[in-house]
Amino acid sequence: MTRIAICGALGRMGTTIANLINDADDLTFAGGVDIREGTLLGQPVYPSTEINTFLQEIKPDVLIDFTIAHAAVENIVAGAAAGVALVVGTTGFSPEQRSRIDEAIEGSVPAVISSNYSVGMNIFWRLVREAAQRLGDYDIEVTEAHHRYKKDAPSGTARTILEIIGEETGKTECMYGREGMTERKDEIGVHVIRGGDIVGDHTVLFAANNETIELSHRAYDRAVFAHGVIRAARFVTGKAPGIYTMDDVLGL
Ligand SMILES: NC(=O)C1=CN([C@@H]2O[C@H](COP(=O)(O)OP(=O)(O)OC[C@H]3O[C@@H](n4cnc5c(N)ncnc54)[C@H](OP(=O)(O)O)[C@@H]3O)[C@@H](O)[C@H]2O)C=CC1
Ligand SMILES: O=C(O)C1=N[C@H](C(=O)O)C[C@H](O)C1
Repeated sequence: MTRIAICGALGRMGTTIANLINDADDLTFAGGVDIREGTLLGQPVYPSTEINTFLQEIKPDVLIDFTIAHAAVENIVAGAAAGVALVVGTTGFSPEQRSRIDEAIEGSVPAVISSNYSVGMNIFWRLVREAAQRLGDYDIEVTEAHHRYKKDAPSGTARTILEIIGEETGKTECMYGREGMTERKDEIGVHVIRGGDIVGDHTVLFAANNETIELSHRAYDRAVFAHGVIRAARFVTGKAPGIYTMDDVLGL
Protein backbone atom coordinates (compact mmCIF):
# COMPACT_ATOMS: atom_id res chain seq x y z
CA MET A 1 0.00 0.00 0.00
CA THR A 2 1.32 3.43 -0.91
CA ARG A 3 0.54 5.99 1.80
CA ILE A 4 -0.45 9.31 0.29
CA ALA A 5 -0.83 12.67 2.04
CA ILE A 6 -2.33 15.86 0.63
CA CYS A 7 -1.48 19.51 1.35
CA GLY A 8 -4.61 21.52 0.65
CA ALA A 9 -6.61 18.41 1.58
CA LEU A 10 -9.84 20.31 2.27
CA GLY A 11 -9.78 22.27 -0.99
CA ARG A 12 -11.53 21.56 -4.31
CA MET A 13 -8.69 19.46 -5.72
CA GLY A 14 -7.62 18.00 -2.34
CA THR A 15 -11.01 16.45 -1.63
CA THR A 16 -11.42 15.20 -5.22
CA ILE A 17 -8.01 13.47 -5.10
CA ALA A 18 -8.58 12.03 -1.60
CA ASN A 19 -11.81 10.39 -2.76
CA LEU A 20 -10.03 8.74 -5.70
CA ILE A 21 -7.25 7.52 -3.38
CA ASN A 22 -9.92 6.04 -1.11
CA ASP A 23 -11.39 4.11 -4.06
CA ALA A 24 -8.00 2.65 -5.14
CA ASP A 25 -6.93 -0.80 -3.90
CA ASP A 26 -3.21 0.01 -3.90
CA LEU A 27 -3.32 3.48 -2.26
CA THR A 28 -4.21 4.73 1.23
CA PHE A 29 -5.12 8.30 2.16
CA ALA A 30 -2.82 8.83 5.16
CA GLY A 31 -3.89 12.35 6.16
CA GLY A 32 -3.73 15.96 5.12
CA VAL A 33 -2.58 19.48 5.85
CA ASP A 34 -4.71 22.57 5.34
CA ILE A 35 -5.09 26.12 6.57
CA ARG A 36 -8.75 25.19 7.24
CA GLU A 37 -9.66 22.96 10.19
CA GLY A 38 -11.26 19.59 9.72
CA THR A 39 -10.80 15.89 9.11
CA LEU A 40 -11.14 14.02 5.83
CA LEU A 41 -12.25 10.44 5.23
CA GLY A 42 -11.57 9.66 8.88
CA GLN A 43 -7.95 10.86 8.69
CA PRO A 44 -6.40 13.85 10.50
CA VAL A 45 -5.88 17.18 8.76
CA TYR A 46 -3.03 19.08 10.44
CA PRO A 47 -2.76 22.89 10.45
CA SER A 48 -0.51 24.22 7.68
CA THR A 49 1.98 25.53 10.28
CA GLU A 50 2.62 21.94 11.41
CA ILE A 51 3.84 20.45 8.15
CA ASN A 52 7.07 19.14 9.72
CA THR A 53 5.26 17.45 12.63
CA PHE A 54 2.76 16.02 10.13
CA LEU A 55 5.53 14.49 8.01
CA GLN A 56 7.28 12.99 11.09
CA GLU A 57 4.08 11.51 12.55
CA ILE A 58 2.22 10.40 9.39
CA LYS A 59 5.30 9.30 7.36
CA PRO A 60 3.64 9.35 3.92
CA ASP A 61 5.30 7.79 0.86
CA VAL A 62 3.99 10.56 -1.39
CA LEU A 63 3.02 14.16 -0.59
CA ILE A 64 0.62 15.82 -3.03
CA ASP A 65 0.37 19.62 -3.01
CA PHE A 66 -2.66 21.57 -4.27
CA THR A 67 -2.57 24.75 -2.16
CA ILE A 68 -1.33 28.20 -3.15
CA ALA A 69 2.13 29.17 -4.41
CA HIS A 70 3.70 30.58 -1.24
CA ALA A 71 2.39 27.67 0.88
CA ALA A 72 3.38 25.07 -1.70
CA VAL A 73 7.01 26.24 -1.63
CA GLU A 74 7.20 25.63 2.13
CA ASN A 75 5.45 22.24 1.84
CA ILE A 76 7.77 21.12 -0.97
CA VAL A 77 10.90 22.20 0.93
CA ALA A 78 9.66 20.32 4.03
CA GLY A 79 8.69 17.23 2.02
CA ALA A 80 12.03 17.12 0.21
CA ALA A 81 13.93 17.50 3.49
CA ALA A 82 11.90 14.58 4.90
CA GLY A 83 12.71 12.42 1.85
CA VAL A 84 9.08 12.16 0.67
CA ALA A 85 8.24 11.80 -3.05
CA LEU A 86 6.20 14.75 -4.34
CA VAL A 87 3.37 15.46 -6.78
CA VAL A 88 2.86 19.20 -7.23
CA GLY A 89 -0.18 20.70 -8.94
CA THR A 90 -0.21 24.16 -7.41
CA THR A 91 0.23 26.97 -9.95
CA GLY A 92 1.22 30.63 -9.88
CA PHE A 93 4.86 30.32 -8.82
CA SER A 94 7.15 33.32 -9.36
CA PRO A 95 10.52 32.54 -11.01
CA GLU A 96 12.16 32.87 -7.56
CA GLN A 97 9.68 30.44 -5.98
CA ARG A 98 10.22 27.97 -8.80
CA SER A 99 14.03 28.17 -8.33
CA ARG A 100 13.63 27.42 -4.62
CA ILE A 101 11.47 24.42 -5.44
CA ASP A 102 13.94 23.09 -8.02
CA GLU A 103 16.85 23.49 -5.58
CA ALA A 104 14.99 21.67 -2.81
CA ILE A 105 14.07 18.74 -5.04
CA GLU A 106 17.17 18.22 -7.22
CA GLY A 107 19.27 15.37 -5.84
CA SER A 108 16.98 14.66 -2.91
CA VAL A 109 13.56 13.25 -3.93
CA PRO A 110 11.55 12.35 -7.04
CA ALA A 111 8.83 14.87 -7.89
CA VAL A 112 6.25 15.27 -10.63
CA ILE A 113 5.36 18.91 -11.29
CA SER A 114 2.69 19.91 -13.80
CA SER A 115 0.43 22.89 -14.29
CA ASN A 116 -2.24 20.53 -15.65
CA TYR A 117 -2.63 16.82 -14.86
CA SER A 118 -5.38 16.05 -17.39
CA VAL A 119 -4.33 13.65 -20.13
CA GLY A 120 -6.21 15.76 -22.69
CA MET A 121 -4.29 18.92 -21.83
CA ASN A 122 -0.96 17.12 -22.12
CA ILE A 123 -1.92 16.10 -25.67
CA PHE A 124 -3.30 19.61 -26.31
CA TRP A 125 0.12 21.10 -25.45
CA ARG A 126 1.61 18.89 -28.21
CA LEU A 127 -0.98 20.13 -30.71
CA VAL A 128 -0.20 23.74 -29.75
CA ARG A 129 3.52 23.03 -30.22
CA GLU A 130 2.92 21.59 -33.69
CA ALA A 131 0.69 24.51 -34.72
CA ALA A 132 3.13 27.11 -33.33
CA GLN A 133 6.04 25.45 -35.18
CA ARG A 134 4.18 25.82 -38.48
CA LEU A 135 2.20 29.03 -37.89
CA GLY A 136 4.78 31.16 -36.10
CA ASP A 137 4.04 34.14 -38.36
CA TYR A 138 0.30 34.14 -37.53
CA ASP A 139 -1.10 36.40 -34.83
CA ILE A 140 -1.50 34.31 -31.67
CA GLU A 141 -3.96 34.96 -28.83
CA VAL A 142 -4.41 32.79 -25.73
CA THR A 143 -7.67 32.87 -23.76
CA GLU A 144 -8.40 31.04 -20.51
CA ALA A 145 -11.55 30.86 -18.36
CA HIS A 146 -11.90 29.57 -14.80
CA HIS A 147 -14.28 29.66 -11.83
CA ARG A 148 -14.76 32.80 -9.78
CA TYR A 149 -12.58 31.52 -6.87
CA LYS A 150 -9.36 30.99 -8.83
CA LYS A 151 -6.64 33.17 -7.33
CA ASP A 152 -3.79 33.16 -9.85
CA ALA A 153 -3.94 34.64 -13.37
CA PRO A 154 -3.18 33.75 -16.02
CA SER A 155 -3.61 30.07 -15.21
CA GLY A 156 -0.59 27.82 -14.86
CA THR A 157 -1.79 25.97 -17.95
CA ALA A 158 -1.88 29.20 -19.97
CA ARG A 159 1.62 30.01 -18.75
CA THR A 160 2.78 26.60 -20.01
CA ILE A 161 1.07 27.32 -23.36
CA LEU A 162 2.97 30.64 -23.56
CA GLU A 163 6.26 28.86 -22.82
CA ILE A 164 5.59 26.37 -25.62
CA ILE A 165 4.72 29.14 -28.10
CA GLY A 166 7.84 31.03 -27.03
CA GLU A 167 10.03 27.96 -27.59
CA GLU A 168 8.61 27.34 -31.06
CA THR A 169 8.24 30.91 -32.39
CA GLY A 170 10.65 33.03 -30.34
CA LYS A 171 7.67 35.25 -29.44
CA THR A 172 7.88 35.94 -25.73
CA GLU A 173 6.27 39.37 -25.41
CA CYS A 174 2.70 39.21 -24.10
CA MET A 175 -0.14 41.75 -23.97
CA TYR A 176 -2.43 41.01 -21.02
CA GLY A 177 -5.79 42.33 -22.29
CA ARG A 178 -6.17 45.46 -24.41
CA GLU A 179 -7.80 48.80 -23.71
CA GLY A 180 -7.83 52.19 -25.39
CA MET A 181 -5.83 52.86 -28.57
CA THR A 182 -3.87 49.73 -29.33
CA GLU A 183 -1.71 48.72 -32.23
CA ARG A 184 -1.06 45.04 -32.70
CA LYS A 185 2.56 44.15 -33.14
CA ASP A 186 4.14 40.75 -32.70
CA GLU A 187 2.97 40.23 -29.13
CA ILE A 188 0.89 37.28 -27.93
CA GLY A 189 -2.45 38.46 -26.56
CA VAL A 190 -3.45 36.86 -23.25
CA HIS A 191 -7.06 37.08 -22.02
CA VAL A 192 -8.38 35.88 -18.67
CA ILE A 193 -12.04 35.20 -17.80
CA ARG A 194 -13.22 34.43 -14.24
CA GLY A 195 -16.78 33.42 -13.43
CA GLY A 196 -19.21 30.90 -12.00
CA ASP A 197 -18.00 27.35 -11.70
CA ILE A 198 -16.01 27.04 -14.98
CA VAL A 199 -13.61 24.15 -14.33
CA GLY A 200 -10.95 25.19 -16.85
CA ASP A 201 -11.10 26.30 -20.51
CA HIS A 202 -8.10 27.17 -22.69
CA THR A 203 -8.11 28.38 -26.31
CA VAL A 204 -5.21 29.26 -28.59
CA LEU A 205 -6.13 31.32 -31.67
CA PHE A 206 -3.85 31.50 -34.70
CA ALA A 207 -5.08 34.28 -37.02
CA ALA A 208 -3.90 35.37 -40.47
CA ASN A 209 -5.59 37.20 -43.34
CA ASN A 210 -8.64 35.22 -44.47
CA GLU A 211 -8.27 32.34 -42.01
CA THR A 212 -8.12 31.43 -38.33
CA ILE A 213 -7.39 28.24 -36.45
CA GLU A 214 -8.61 27.77 -32.88
CA LEU A 215 -7.42 24.98 -30.62
CA SER A 216 -9.57 24.56 -27.51
CA HIS A 217 -9.56 22.32 -24.46
CA ARG A 218 -12.37 22.24 -21.90
CA ALA A 219 -12.34 20.41 -18.59
CA TYR A 220 -15.88 19.61 -17.39
CA ASP A 221 -14.95 17.99 -14.06
CA ARG A 222 -11.94 18.23 -11.70
CA ALA A 223 -11.80 14.44 -11.83
CA VAL A 224 -9.80 14.74 -15.09
CA PHE A 225 -7.00 16.45 -13.16
CA ALA A 226 -7.33 14.13 -10.16
CA HIS A 227 -7.05 10.96 -12.28
CA GLY A 228 -3.76 12.31 -13.71
CA VAL A 229 -2.54 13.07 -10.18
CA ILE A 230 -3.21 9.47 -9.13
CA ARG A 231 -1.19 8.24 -12.14
CA ALA A 232 1.61 10.62 -11.16
CA ALA A 233 1.56 9.40 -7.54
CA ARG A 234 1.89 5.77 -8.66
CA PHE A 235 4.67 6.73 -11.14
CA VAL A 236 6.76 8.78 -8.70
CA THR A 237 6.94 6.12 -5.97
CA GLY A 238 10.45 4.63 -5.94
CA LYS A 239 11.80 6.77 -8.82
CA ALA A 240 15.29 8.31 -8.75
CA PRO A 241 15.50 11.87 -7.37
CA GLY A 242 14.70 14.59 -9.90
CA ILE A 243 11.87 16.51 -11.49
CA TYR A 244 9.52 14.60 -13.80
CA THR A 245 6.71 15.86 -16.02
CA MET A 246 3.41 14.35 -17.16
CA ASP A 247 5.21 13.37 -20.40
CA ASP A 248 7.26 10.98 -18.23
CA VAL A 249 4.17 9.74 -16.39
CA LEU A 250 2.19 9.16 -19.59
CA GLY A 251 5.18 7.88 -21.59
CA LEU A 252 4.69 10.54 -24.28
N1 LIG B 1 -2.10 21.11 -11.98
C1 LIG B 1 -3.41 20.89 -12.12
O1 LIG B 1 -3.84 19.99 -12.88
C2 LIG B 1 -4.37 21.72 -11.35
C3 LIG B 1 -3.89 22.71 -10.55
N2 LIG B 1 -4.73 23.42 -9.75
C4 LIG B 1 -4.09 24.36 -8.85
O2 LIG B 1 -4.14 23.82 -7.53
C5 LIG B 1 -4.21 24.87 -6.58
C6 LIG B 1 -5.41 24.62 -5.67
O3 LIG B 1 -6.60 24.68 -6.42
P1 LIG B 1 -8.02 24.39 -5.72
O4 LIG B 1 -8.03 23.05 -5.11
O5 LIG B 1 -9.04 24.75 -6.72
O6 LIG B 1 -7.98 25.52 -4.59
P2 LIG B 1 -8.72 25.54 -3.18
O7 LIG B 1 -8.60 26.93 -2.67
O8 LIG B 1 -10.05 24.89 -3.27
O9 LIG B 1 -7.80 24.56 -2.30
C7 LIG B 1 -6.60 24.92 -1.72
C8 LIG B 1 -6.67 24.51 -0.27
O10 LIG B 1 -5.44 24.85 0.34
C9 LIG B 1 -5.75 25.63 1.49
N3 LIG B 1 -4.62 26.47 1.87
C10 LIG B 1 -4.44 27.78 1.71
N4 LIG B 1 -3.28 28.16 2.23
C11 LIG B 1 -2.72 27.04 2.72
C12 LIG B 1 -1.53 26.79 3.42
N5 LIG B 1 -0.69 27.78 3.77
N6 LIG B 1 -1.25 25.51 3.78
C13 LIG B 1 -2.12 24.53 3.49
N7 LIG B 1 -3.27 24.72 2.87
C14 LIG B 1 -3.57 25.96 2.49
C15 LIG B 1 -6.99 26.39 1.12
O11 LIG B 1 -7.64 26.95 2.26
P3 LIG B 1 -8.44 28.36 2.07
O12 LIG B 1 -9.46 28.10 1.01
O13 LIG B 1 -9.05 28.60 3.42
O14 LIG B 1 -7.42 29.37 1.66
C16 LIG B 1 -7.78 25.26 0.48
O15 LIG B 1 -8.39 24.42 1.43
C17 LIG B 1 -4.27 26.17 -7.38
O16 LIG B 1 -2.96 26.67 -7.49
C18 LIG B 1 -4.76 25.70 -8.76
O17 LIG B 1 -4.36 26.54 -9.79
C19 LIG B 1 -6.07 23.19 -9.73
C20 LIG B 1 -6.62 22.24 -10.53
C21 LIG B 1 -5.81 21.41 -11.41
O1 LIG C 1 -7.36 26.63 -10.42
C1 LIG C 1 -7.89 25.79 -11.19
O2 LIG C 1 -9.07 25.45 -11.05
C2 LIG C 1 -7.07 25.19 -12.23
N1 LIG C 1 -5.80 25.46 -12.24
C3 LIG C 1 -4.82 24.97 -13.13
C4 LIG C 1 -4.16 26.12 -13.86
O3 LIG C 1 -3.92 27.17 -13.25
O4 LIG C 1 -3.83 25.95 -15.03
C5 LIG C 1 -5.32 23.86 -14.01
C6 LIG C 1 -6.77 23.90 -14.36
O5 LIG C 1 -6.97 24.74 -15.46
C7 LIG C 1 -7.67 24.26 -13.20
